[in-house]
Amino acid sequence: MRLIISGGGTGGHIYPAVTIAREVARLSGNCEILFVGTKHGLESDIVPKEGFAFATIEVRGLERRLSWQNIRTLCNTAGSVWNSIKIIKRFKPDVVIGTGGYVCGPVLLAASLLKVPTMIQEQNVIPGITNKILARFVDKIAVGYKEAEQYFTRYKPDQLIFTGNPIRPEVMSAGRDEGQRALGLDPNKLTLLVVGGSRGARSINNAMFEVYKHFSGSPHIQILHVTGQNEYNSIVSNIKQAGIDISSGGNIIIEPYLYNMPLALAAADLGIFRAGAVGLAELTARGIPSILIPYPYAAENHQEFNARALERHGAATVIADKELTGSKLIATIESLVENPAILSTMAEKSRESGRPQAAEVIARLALCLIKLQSNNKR
Ligand SMILES: CC(=O)N[C@H]1[C@@H](OP(=O)(O)OP(=O)(O)OC[C@H]2O[C@@H](n3ccc(=O)[nH]c3=O)[C@H](O)[C@@H]2O)O[C@H](CO)[C@@H](O)[C@@H]1O
Repeated sequence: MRLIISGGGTGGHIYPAVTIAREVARLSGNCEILFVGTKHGLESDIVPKEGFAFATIEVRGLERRLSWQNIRTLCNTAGSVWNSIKIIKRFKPDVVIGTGGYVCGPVLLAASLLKVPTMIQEQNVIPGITNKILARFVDKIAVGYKEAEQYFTRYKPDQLIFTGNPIRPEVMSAGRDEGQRALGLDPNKLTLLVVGGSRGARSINNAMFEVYKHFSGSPHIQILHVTGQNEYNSIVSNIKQAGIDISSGGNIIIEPYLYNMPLALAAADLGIFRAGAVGLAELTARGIPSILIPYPYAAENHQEFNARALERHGAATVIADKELTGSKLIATIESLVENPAILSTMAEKSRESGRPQAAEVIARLALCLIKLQSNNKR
């Protein structure tokens, strides 16, 4: 069988696409996959590393207001739908799946015009604008949160399904010892994994400076902080200037990006995260308790809604970005690590919220769509 998968911009759209594609390939036994993204998004870095054939189209995102720029973007979109049609006619997919990001718009629209079965996967509590528009055209909508259903108002019966968000199988299979070894972590210390989403988070990075100072040399706690590519060099140089020890063998490890995130998750005891939907799906699948600092400028503040859903379930504690300071973060970390009973209840609640089977459910839906199409053709 042949699958086109599209999703782009950030890791939160790309990894679900990679995961679903792999799962469709595993279940079907024989699957040729083409990933369609843009040259500018993070996908142009991640997708070739993941070993997929990669095609690009030129497309820009819409602003959330009426503007000349939007009219120009819509004209360009017509060109990208045409280019997507050409890609689809050449590749002849049996199904086309989109996981969000504006690149999916023209690709899924083109597939729908060509009557190829289509599915979108929405990761967040509040759906992105591309998925909201595409919902009118596609055959299936798989949502990561039950709460997201209310935002798709014009769907047909059987079109909308709550599946949870797909996570890479390695997130579940990675072992704690293996993770600790791979990342140079001490098995006798509690590990804080700090991740500001796939691009890093400036306010978390800033607050972490106090946190390093506070926990530097701690015999009980170690920190693995992923800063994002852009700020890594300046953070490392500030840390060195402040005399904080980040040499190997110390208790603070700083990385710009982790290509082996599943191993880091396997070793983590507490996550300090933004509230990107996929990061949260990974934390909960592993039953990791978390301190969440939602990115306040995410479209329609969707990270706040993602975070609050976990907080309501008792799996996370939320700090508003505007209230985030080093001392607030230190106090919150200490309130948890010094109370193992609270931490372990949060871990249990986190695991309860996880849906590690989501990728398989979504892949099976895609295979059903193909079957339905071939039955209809007979
Ligand atoms: C700023 C913004 O709008 N971010 C959105 C983006 O999140 P964004 O991509 O920042 O974050 P997510 O947490 O959803 O996903 C990140 C993915 O990248 C992986 N990863 C991250 C860092 C790293 O060093 N290595 C690594 O592998 C994570 O394991 C995860 O698989 O898409 C998500 C899903 O639609 C949304 O919920 C987020 O709101």
